[in-house]
Amino acid sequence: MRQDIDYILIGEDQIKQRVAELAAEISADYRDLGDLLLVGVLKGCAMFMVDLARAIDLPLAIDFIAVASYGASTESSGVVRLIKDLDTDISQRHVLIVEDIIDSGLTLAYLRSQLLRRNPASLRICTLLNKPERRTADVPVDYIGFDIPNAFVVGYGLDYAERYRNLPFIGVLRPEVYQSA
Ligand SMILES: O=P(O)(O)OC[C@H]1O[C@H](OP(=O)(O)OP(=O)(O)O)[C@H](O)[C@@H]1O
Ligand code: HPA
Ligand SMILES: [Mg+2]
Repeated sequence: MRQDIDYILIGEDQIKQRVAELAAEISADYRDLGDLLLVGVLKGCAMFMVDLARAIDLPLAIDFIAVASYGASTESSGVVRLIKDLDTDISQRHVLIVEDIIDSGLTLAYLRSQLLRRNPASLRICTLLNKPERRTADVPVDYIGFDIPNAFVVGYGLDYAERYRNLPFIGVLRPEVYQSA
């Protein structure tokens, strides 16, 4: 698996430190609201969601929604499919969407418009990674872990064709891996 990685972009310790900083910022911002619902976007959010939730020093609830648009490709299909909806009624709740990466922005633009129709008290977005160069859909992002260059990354939840999610770091995938697929 590691031989498919060109280089490590963000190491394990750097991720840990940034997650702790984001959690501190979120804890301070939501302290007086007394109600926080983290909505993780499966499957990429998995590692980030559990680490972030454990580091937030507030009572909170968690729920998950699943969408997919990449499949076995490094380019968005442009069609975002809802695979699993929330279990929670989010009306009048303070909702924070937790994503692993914002690339084209299509996934979050879709989710944001869907969730806003359900009248949350507030809706913010937290992403570990942001690839600003590739944005085609404009979405407001409230918390960003790292801005990254335009390269296809895997690890810490992020996949290529469902693999590499369990790497403990964020790495750039060797182009041969997806060019020969
Ligand atoms: O900004 P975008 O271009 O829409 O890309 C970002 C989305 O793409 C990935 O999900 P994917 O569809 O691969 O599903 P997964 O989380 O199950 O891997 C990633 O986890 C984000 O949800
Ligand atoms: O760079 C990426 N890596 C993995 N999944 C993704 N989904 C959008 N961009 C990416
Ligand atoms: Mg994916």
